[in-house]
Amino acid sequence: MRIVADENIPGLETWFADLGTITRVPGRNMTRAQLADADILLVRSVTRVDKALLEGTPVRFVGSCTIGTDHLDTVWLEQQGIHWSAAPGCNANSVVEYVFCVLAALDVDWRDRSFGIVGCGNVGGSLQRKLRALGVACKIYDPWLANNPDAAELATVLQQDVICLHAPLVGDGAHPSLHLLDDQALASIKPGAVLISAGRGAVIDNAALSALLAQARPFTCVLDVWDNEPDIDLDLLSRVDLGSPHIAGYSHDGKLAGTHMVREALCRALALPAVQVQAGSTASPRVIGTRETGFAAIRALLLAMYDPRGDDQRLRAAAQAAQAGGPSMASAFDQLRKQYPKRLEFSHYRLEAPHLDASTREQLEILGLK
Ligand SMILES: NC(=O)C1=CN([C@@H]2O[C@H](COP(=O)(O)OP(=O)(O)OC[C@H]3O[C@@H](n4cnc5c(N)ncnc54)[C@H](O)[C@@H]3O)[C@@H](O)[C@H]2O)C=CC1
Ligand SMILES: O=C(O)C(=O)[C@H](O)COP(=O)(O)O
Repeated sequence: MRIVADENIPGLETWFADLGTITRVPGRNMTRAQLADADILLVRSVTRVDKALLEGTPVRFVGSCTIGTDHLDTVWLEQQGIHWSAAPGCNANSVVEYVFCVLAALDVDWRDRSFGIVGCGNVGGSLQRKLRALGVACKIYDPWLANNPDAAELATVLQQDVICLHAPLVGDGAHPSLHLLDDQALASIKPGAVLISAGRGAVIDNAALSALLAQARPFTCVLDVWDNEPDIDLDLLSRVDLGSPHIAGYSHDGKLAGTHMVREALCRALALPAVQVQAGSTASPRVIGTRETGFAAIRALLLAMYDPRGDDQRLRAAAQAAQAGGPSMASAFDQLRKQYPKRLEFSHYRLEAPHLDASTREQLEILGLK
């Protein structure tokens, strides 16, 4: 088989080399000509897969090594009989860890805050379960999960202390999420709250957000995802408290799981034998410790595993360089993602801090650190 794949998909050799030849191309600018002989197309979120890209090509399977599917015209693919799959949940844990590390970086003790979660699937649901296990109050807005015990109206969710956006980008249908947080919704967020957006950028009206933040600093604002990526609004970046180049799901584990899941989906779709290679690192755990106690210990440990302020600094440095006539923001945004440092999930670490009390240990365990 001839496989054309986004060059930024890790693990291609491991999971696809046995199936045929692999041609790696930049995902952002993929062309129909590059697919003239392709049987299999493997993408990430930056490739729009639709009639314009695929019509007249022999592609019979499209795999996206991502959770999100808003870049795939799935209706058209199904009409053409082209199999497709994404990788549901592959990097959900990475996003949840990102949320807790953001709060640690902001020195927000989540144990005495209430949470609002918009979109309660693999990411939001996992966050909700961890918060519940930690005894933290939570309200969720998800129109497809009205029976969830924490279900509430969007207006109620936006009144919580920490608001986490994990809805997919949906443009139409009964519950579109495009600009779900418009100027009125944004204005309703209470002073002192923290807003974390890690689903898709356009779930927030970015122009309305920028205008609101320009007038005042009503709440702490953290954006991992942006409208019009990779050419993001530099004024908006200058106004948020933490910004990153769409990397919440970029743990090493999450990325590899995405590739592995697509290989499994391909086997099912084309009735190929299941692959034997398993995802996940076999490296020995990294030992971490702290001399702190209580929340200070939790905070120090989380930031030792992943500190989102590094991503923020790199993004702001790229914006400054772009404004000074250096590489454009769009190319810098993509470069930061391409060269993203290897980030391991908490489960790769082993805690050595015998002085910690049982309650602190239990909280760390709930967060995923053994
Ligand atoms: N920043 C990043 O690096 C990453 C971002 N994502 C984004 O996060 C999204 C969510 O991921 P998962 O939880 O794994 O997806 P999922 O498909 O498991 O869950 C999405 C949930 O959102 C709900 N939903 C749909 N429309 C909604 C609306 N209008 N308002 C509120 N909720 C709505 C659905 O009912 C579902 O329960 C993905 O679609 C993707 O766009 C995912 C991974 C990484
Ligand atoms: O899985 C998703 O959905 C995401 O948002 C990914 O983290 C996006 O990564 P890329 O596909 O844009 O590399």
